[in-house]
Amino acid sequence: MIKMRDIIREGNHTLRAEAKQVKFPLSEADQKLANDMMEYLENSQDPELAKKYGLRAGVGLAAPQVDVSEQMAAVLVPSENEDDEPVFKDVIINPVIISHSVQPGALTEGEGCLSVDRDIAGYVIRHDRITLRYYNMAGEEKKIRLKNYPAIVCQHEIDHLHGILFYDHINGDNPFAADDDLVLIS
Ligand SMILES: O=CN(O)C[C@@H](CC1CCCC1)C(=O)N1NCCC[C@H]1C(=O)Nc1ccccn1
Ligand code: NI
Repeated sequence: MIKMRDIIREGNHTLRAEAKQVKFPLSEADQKLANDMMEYLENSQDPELAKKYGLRAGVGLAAPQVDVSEQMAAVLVPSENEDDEPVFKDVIINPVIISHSVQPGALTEGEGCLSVDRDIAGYVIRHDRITLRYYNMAGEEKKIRLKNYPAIVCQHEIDHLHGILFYDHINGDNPFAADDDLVLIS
């Protein structure tokens, strides 16, 4: 199972590298990696398991964060009501944002990252809505539209595949600068 010690932190060059496209059919190693990353998210969102294994709860995990420079990320966005199905759950492979809203969106609380051991305040300016094309573990092409929180999460993960970290999107002069059409997502 993936533990915090397996997650690389700032300073490791893999975090700033352009990850390679994944070939299909998935190798045994890539299948294991995809399953292990999703398992991490599930474990980390279970308070007892998170405590038992010392896991930081996460809604996404990209392969470069476990030092594998490939275009693959697990996403598990839970619903508000824990009894319901997750809002979005899949392993996104070779993802591409094929269109997006002009309107920007940002999490009201800012963002963090399991690979960044410090708090960096400010609005992380992203697209409020995206159309995402990706391949799932079976190699099936998916084309989905996401908005608000799930859209933000997927953009955070896709950034990791291109060596981009959340704070790259924070306005250096005024971290909380917001033009009037910025959608603040809580
Ligand atoms: O690349 C992937 N990462 O770095 C894990 C990040 C991804 C999210 C950050 C902002 C958008 C995507 C992550 O999940 N977090 N960031 C650091 C600590 C908090 C944690 C988090 O938001 N946890 C959470 C939220 C809701 C429900 C359950 N858990
Ligand atoms: Ni991250």
